[in-house]
Amino acid sequence: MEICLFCSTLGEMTCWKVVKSVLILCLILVPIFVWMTVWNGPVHYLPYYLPCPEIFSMQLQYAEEKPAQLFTELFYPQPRSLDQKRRDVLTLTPWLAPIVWEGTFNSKLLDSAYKPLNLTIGVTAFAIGKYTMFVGRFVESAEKLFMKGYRVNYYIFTNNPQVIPRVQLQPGRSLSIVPIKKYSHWQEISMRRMEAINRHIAEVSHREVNYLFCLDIDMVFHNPWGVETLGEMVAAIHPGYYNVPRSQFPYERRSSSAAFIPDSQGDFYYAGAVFGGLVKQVYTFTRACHMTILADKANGIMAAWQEESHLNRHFFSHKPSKLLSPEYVWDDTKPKPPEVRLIRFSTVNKDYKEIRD
Ligand SMILES: CC(=O)N[C@H]1[C@@H](OP(=O)(O)OP(=O)(O)OC[C@H]2O[C@@H](n3ccc(=O)[nH]c3=O)[C@H](O)[C@@H]2O)O[C@H](CO)[C@H](O)[C@@H]1O
Ligand SMILES: [Mn+2]
Repeated sequence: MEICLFCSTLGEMTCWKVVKSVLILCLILVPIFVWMTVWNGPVHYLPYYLPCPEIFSMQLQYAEEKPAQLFTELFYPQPRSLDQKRRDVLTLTPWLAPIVWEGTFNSKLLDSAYKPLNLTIGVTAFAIGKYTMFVGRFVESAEKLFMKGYRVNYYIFTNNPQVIPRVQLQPGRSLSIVPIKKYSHWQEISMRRMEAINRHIAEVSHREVNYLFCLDIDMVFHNPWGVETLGEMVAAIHPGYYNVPRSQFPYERRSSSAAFIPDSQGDFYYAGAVFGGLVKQVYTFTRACHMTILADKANGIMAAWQEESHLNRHFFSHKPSKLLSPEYVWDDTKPKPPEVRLIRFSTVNKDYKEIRD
């Protein structure tokens, strides 16, 4: 029988003990070696993933950037992710434009963001023929309630500058008279506003204002109207149709008109009395509406509600970026429903036969 040289010198028993010890040692050392070479890797790279604090604390001052600090040290109630302030009304359109209702915004917070921008807000209003009688109340109420504390330029378009009353204005606010010819029919007067505003933006106001609101003159401010209304392109929901199906909206229904919207389409019925936005956007908007009004004219057709129909057609295909609730264009002949918590801007009761030629 053959015995290995090792065993023969140490004896068979001792030889097995040595082999066993070597095996046990291997069983311990091999995993340690594997762990050190394979699993030790990420530990080696860990510092690589740590943030570099000096980058986060650097103050970057970009070229032309104003060092205005927005929203600093302002205390206001926490917005709650699971709590909606208004449950009784729609506050967001399906294309994610906010609908401004009382209770949905914080004026102090918005002012802290907008005041440092030193904006100038323009207002166009037309007072042609007997509508000059509305200027005094319109401007006086606006001086108390419209964009309080901001620079405002009123542009009053009229065929009769002499009768426009002089109203005492707050500092930083101005009123310019824009002479304009009188068209013979009230429909034409109302519709031609798109053309006149567009021309005025190109010639004058694009240099003077950041935002522009275009408002009816037969209206009065009753409650604050502030920077919550500013947006790229702003439309107002008509007080007469905010709670009716779209098939009942008084859109232009004749397909021969450029303002045509079929029964089964449309979002909201917007008022012609209030629209606005960045002056550049209002320029594009008024030009587009004037073009479709001219297209109708060429075809011998006038839309059901004049420029309001064209405005509605335009906003159907070019959605406004912000909507004002009927708080911003109310009708004094209607009782105030509970969802309208504040009437901010409302029509003056007027005798149409008496004032329209
Ligand atoms: C609340 C609302 O959405 N009102 C709209 C509605 O009726 P309204 O009854 O509000 O129209 P309106 O008589 O106020 O006319 C619109 C505006 O045009 C001016 N104007 C009109 C006639 C005139 O002889 N002199 C004059 O200056 C004035 O600025 C007036 O506010 O439909 C009109 C078109 O038919 C306009 O779209 C209005 O904005
Ligand atoms: Mn009106």
